[in-house]
Amino acid sequence: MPDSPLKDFPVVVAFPLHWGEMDAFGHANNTRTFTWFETARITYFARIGLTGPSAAGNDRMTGGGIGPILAATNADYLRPVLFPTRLVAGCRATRIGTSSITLEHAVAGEDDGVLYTRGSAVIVTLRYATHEKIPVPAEIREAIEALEGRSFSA
Ligand SMILES: CC(C)(COP(=O)(O)OP(=O)(O)OC[C@H]1O[C@@H](n2cnc3c(N)ncnc32)[C@H](O)[C@@H]1OP(=O)(O)O)[C@@H](O)C(=O)NCCC(=O)NCCSC(=O)c1cc(O)c2ccccc2c1O
Repeated sequence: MPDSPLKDFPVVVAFPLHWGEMDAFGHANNTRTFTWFETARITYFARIGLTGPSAAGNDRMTGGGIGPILAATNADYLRPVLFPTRLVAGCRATRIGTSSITLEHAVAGEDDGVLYTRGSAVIVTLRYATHEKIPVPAEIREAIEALEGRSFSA
């Protein structure tokens, strides 16, 4: 939808609210939000080619066992999510630091554009073999800038 709160997010994933995601109070349980954020975030990282070094992905851009690791995440719950509905989860980068990438997350109704949840996450680029943080590789910065359609200051 054109006026969706997620219209400026380069990665948006759609999915239904599952019956089993509601808790005893009849709304989606807060913990589900972090899985929805994660689904959008993993999709974003697949798009920029930083999915390794786990067995789930290919370390195809950076080589050398470099991968992302989640340092922080948070959520603001704006409205309760009620069954039945279809949702969209968005992810975009807001900052590229020295060894970190800050992401914005949002979850909205797919059909009505209601914004349910906002949040953020900080991902650190890590050499997994030694658990050392490393500067965000240049090719990852370039991939983010290409996906976002803008440059990020250092
Ligand atoms: C994460 C750590 C490796 C950080 O190590 P260290 O403490 O040495 O780092 P610094 O303190 O120097 O910070 C480096 C860098 O990050 C920024 N930062 C760190 N913490 C925060 C924070 N709380 N808030 C904001 N920013 C933070 C800091 O400002 C620095 O930025 P620069 O740009 O200036 O360099 C270490 O702490 C660690 O190993 N922690 C444990 C991590 C962990 O176990 N996470 C949970 C498992 S990982 C995971 O679940 C996961 C989920 C996903 O959905 C992913 C999706 C996509 C990719 C990866 C995912 C993922 O790993």
